[in-house]
Amino acid sequence: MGQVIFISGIDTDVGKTIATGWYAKKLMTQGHLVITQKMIQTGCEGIAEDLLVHRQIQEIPLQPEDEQGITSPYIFAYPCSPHLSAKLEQRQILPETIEKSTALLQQKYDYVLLEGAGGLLVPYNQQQTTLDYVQKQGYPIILVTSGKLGSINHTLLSLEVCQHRKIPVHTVIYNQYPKIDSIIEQETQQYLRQYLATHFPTTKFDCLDEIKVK
Ligand SMILES: Nc1ncnc2c1ncn2[C@@H]1O[C@H](COP(=O)(O)OP(=O)(O)OP(=O)(O)O)[C@@H](O)[C@H]1O
Ligand SMILES: C[C@H](N)[C@H](N)CCCCCC(=O)O
Ligand SMILES: [Mg+2]
Repeated sequence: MGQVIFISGIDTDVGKTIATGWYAKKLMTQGHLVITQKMIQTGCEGIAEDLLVHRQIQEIPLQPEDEQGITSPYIFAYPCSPHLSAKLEQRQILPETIEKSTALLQQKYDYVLLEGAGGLLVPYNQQQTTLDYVQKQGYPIILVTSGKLGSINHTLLSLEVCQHRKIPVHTVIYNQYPKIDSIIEQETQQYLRQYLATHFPTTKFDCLDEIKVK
């Protein structure tokens, strides 16, 4: 039975998709069978756009599970929070549908990297958030952060809520793209390393450079 790792971030647009593809490739080079999955994709039609990027970085073609929709159980047209994009289409997001698709992938792969939409507390209906789902499934989290001004606060808030919910933080991936202010970026990385060493001693820290996606 493959291990699921949930890929979240301190916000939307922080680099989860790039980090998911990169981490999948890293596991593949270690000899593991890896697939990525998008929990809920908003803002596109057909195959989930994040999956296309994952496959590009993994340097593999679309997989049968992509064509069958198993790796992206929910796709909505309007680029917004999943709870709203579902409402706009008069559809409901059922957690068991996501659960079943991930379970199918776990039968075949050593790792399933499941990318969320936006940050940890993004809702998928009026009552439940992404983190409720992750907590219920018992998945460890890889948290993607960046050196952008404001990231320290968002990162510590995300870590705090994971600790409070007893959700294991597997790795923090520090996305070094885009490079805007090296003074802030260097200090942010240093501060987060030290914070994790003190408060999350078993959590790994990884740096992600710019990846050229065609
Ligand atoms: N390390 C990187 N190298 C190259 N481009 C990057 C990198 N990190 C982020 N980007 C670019 O920044 C934008 C946002 O990144 P990405 O799509 O991975 O964010 P996200 O957190 O997955 O967003 P969403 O919440 O919509 O899933 C994309 O255009 C992506 O190509
Ligand atoms: C459309 C975008 N690319 C993301 N996939 C969805 C981000 C939802 C964010 C919701 C919020 O935090 O306000
Ligand atoms: Mg993404």
